[in-house]
Amino acid sequence: MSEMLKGIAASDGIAAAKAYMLVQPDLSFSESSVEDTEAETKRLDDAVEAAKADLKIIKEKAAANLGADEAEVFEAHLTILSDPELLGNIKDKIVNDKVNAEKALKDVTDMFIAMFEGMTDNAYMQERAGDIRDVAKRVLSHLLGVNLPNPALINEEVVIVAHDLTPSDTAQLDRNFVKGFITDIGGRTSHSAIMSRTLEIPAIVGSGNATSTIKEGQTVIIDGIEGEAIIEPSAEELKKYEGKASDFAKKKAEWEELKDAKTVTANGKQFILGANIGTPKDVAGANDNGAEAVGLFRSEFLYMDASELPSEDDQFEAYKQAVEGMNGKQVVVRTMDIGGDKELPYLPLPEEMNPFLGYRAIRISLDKQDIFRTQLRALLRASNYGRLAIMFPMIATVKEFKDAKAIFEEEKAKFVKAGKPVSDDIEVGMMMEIPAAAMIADKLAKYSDFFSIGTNDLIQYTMAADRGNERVSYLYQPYNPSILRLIKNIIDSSHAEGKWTGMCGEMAGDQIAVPILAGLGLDEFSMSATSILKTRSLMKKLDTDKMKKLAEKAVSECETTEEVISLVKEFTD
Ligand SMILES: C=C(OP(=O)(O)O)C(=O)O
Ligand SMILES: [Mg+2]
Repeated sequence: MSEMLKGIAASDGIAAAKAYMLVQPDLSFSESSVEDTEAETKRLDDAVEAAKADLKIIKEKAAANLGADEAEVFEAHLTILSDPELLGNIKDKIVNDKVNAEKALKDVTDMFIAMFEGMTDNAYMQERAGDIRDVAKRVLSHLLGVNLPNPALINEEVVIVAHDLTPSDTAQLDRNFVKGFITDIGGRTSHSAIMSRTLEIPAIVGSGNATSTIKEGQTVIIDGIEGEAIIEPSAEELKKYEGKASDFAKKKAEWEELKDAKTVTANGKQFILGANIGTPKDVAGANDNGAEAVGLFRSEFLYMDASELPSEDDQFEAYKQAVEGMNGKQVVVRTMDIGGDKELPYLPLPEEMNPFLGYRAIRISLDKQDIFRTQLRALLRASNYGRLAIMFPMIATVKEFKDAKAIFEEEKAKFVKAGKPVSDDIEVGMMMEIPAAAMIADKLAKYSDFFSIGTNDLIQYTMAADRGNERVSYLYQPYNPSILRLIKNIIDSSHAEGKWTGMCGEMAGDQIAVPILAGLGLDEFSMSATSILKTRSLMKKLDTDKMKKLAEKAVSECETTEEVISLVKEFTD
């Protein structure tokens, strides 16, 4: 009998494959004394060799899929496994204390980890502690004969089942083998869900209990359109979903025809549809999906993909590649938005009760100005290679915007003074993702060249409902009149000052929201690249005069989300 699991639809598409459990195995062991220390030393050597063999494969895969930089960490792990001091210490312990290899490995590696972690003024050595921990875990798994899951080692088609996936786990998924994924926790706008859309991997998040329900090797269908997973489907169910997958492929082929078309409504009004990207590598996907701009370059992914703060040169190369790749179309780079669910291992931030309400984004940039200024200099240099715009994340007050803009102007003035080339038409705008800012949009519009509405955060802060928590996902309501009123205020305020407003939150590609947003006069819609063509196709059918009436009614008359949804259906059917 098949079984169905329901979750939140995170990325369109249908997939069926064997389950690959990306869950940490139990690595507990008991300490024992050994008589035959020679045999125990040999067990250790065998486990070390097996761990090295894993790492060599992972390193090659990482180099091929992600690039040489990302592969370096595994080279470091291999070096640790060949370190005579470390291995010598473990073996001495086996021989002298007559303990099993597991215990000797743990004692010795714990000692090295504590020593490196104690070097609080040396970030490099502190990171090595993490490497030793990883390596010890891998050797221990071989000693215990259990499998350590590693997405890089997957060499057949699978559906990944995990409690949660971090953005960096998601970045490592190889699309050739990973056909879909399902997680226990998370919401539609958590960053792993956003990345699944960029990678075009059908996904379900927030299913509650996928890891305890699904077993390794079971066949699982992922319906990323409805947010449903079928475990061990019958032949009939498989056939039904094959049909659904082929209908989806047909629709995609129809949308494909709009790739080079402009975005024009039925009554001839034009809009800009942009793509959200995380790295310059995503520019190819943006162009393939007919993006007319990059409305959001989440620059923090450059920081998250590195093992230390990226240098000015490294950042310059990345921004230059993005603006050049977009061939004169605008690229809006958002300055570093670390914090919330995006962490930097090499920039430890204090533990906070409420990280989403804490020290993050522009708050860090204004505090640690050396990091901010390095980023701004890289952006100023890249401005010479295309149409670059900059925006600041998480602006709450006029003062924050003015302070950030002043730092930008200072850095720019230094370029001009030194005779270094820099574009003189860089637009400097801000994310609108904090309700306080949305309420004083009229004031902010005097200073900001444009607004980009970050609904992923704006909704969570307005409704006081964590964007990544499936238990409160019923409150995460993009069409709630409260949200629509804030959006209207933002758009109207920008237009009153002759400025433009875009939206780079996931709501911009939401097919129910698009008619309302078009009616509210949103100028630019920026979304996961894979949503662009279906949105262009939808826009072709809309009449903005009619959508204006829809928007007015939704904002002023509707009381609930459900009423707004019915109204949209009534106006678009
Ligand atoms: C686009 C947004 O930024 P992020 O999802 O990176 O927080 C947003 O908050 O809507
Ligand atoms: Mg945000």
